[in-house]
Amino acid sequence: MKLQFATQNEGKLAEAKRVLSRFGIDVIGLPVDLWEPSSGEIQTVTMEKLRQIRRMGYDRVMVDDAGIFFAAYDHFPGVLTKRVFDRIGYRGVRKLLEGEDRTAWFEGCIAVSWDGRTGLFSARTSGRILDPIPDDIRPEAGLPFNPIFIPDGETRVLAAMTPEEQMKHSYRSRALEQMAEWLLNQQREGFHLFSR
Ligand SMILES: O=P(O)(O)OP(=O)(O)OP(=O)(O)OC[C@H]1O[C@@H](n2cnc3c(O)ncnc32)[C@H](O)[C@@H]1O
Repeated sequence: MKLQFATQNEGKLAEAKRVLSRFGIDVIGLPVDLWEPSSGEIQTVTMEKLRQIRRMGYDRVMVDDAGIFFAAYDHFPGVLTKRVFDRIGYRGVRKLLEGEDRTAWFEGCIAVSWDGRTGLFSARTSGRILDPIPDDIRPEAGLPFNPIFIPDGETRVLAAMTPEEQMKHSYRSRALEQMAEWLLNQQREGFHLFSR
């Protein structure tokens, strides 16, 4: 089964390929630039991305939106994660969280269009931001919070873990697994209709 993934984020694409290959789903990257609203919930932004990719004529396609939330700041940066990080970097995050509650969580959502049907899957991972944030930190491709995020129950940041360990803590992997189950069900149902 082939599924397109409309994203420009290499980290997201690599994770989706890794997780979905276990379900026999072959992920093909579709590096299109989708406009994102600057307020609202992650789910709302995800559905907006799906609406745009459908309007471009694509089906059998998924989109993903994700963000990090700091307990010290109400709903921030959330849907603005990429825009905020691109401007303030680790130096800004360090200043923002100095002396503040380091509790944080990732929230992610995946929306898929399959033969015109829509599936929406959300998940979250709770943890805390590394304290202090070192000066010489290097961002991972597309996933800059991995080197400074420690999931609950762990002492190491995500970037220090193997892909298998990371997957255990990944909200994206959980959402992808839910989506894979849903897709396989869609296929089974389609097959029954066809063979009736
Ligand atoms: O093309 P798209 O899929 O939109 O890719 P993007 O990078 O613009 O993705 P988002 O709009 O969802 O931005 C979310 C940002 O949150 C960060 N992020 C998302 N998921 C992450 C993860 O699992 N680990 C670390 N950082 C993450 C990273 O900075 C992303 O660029």
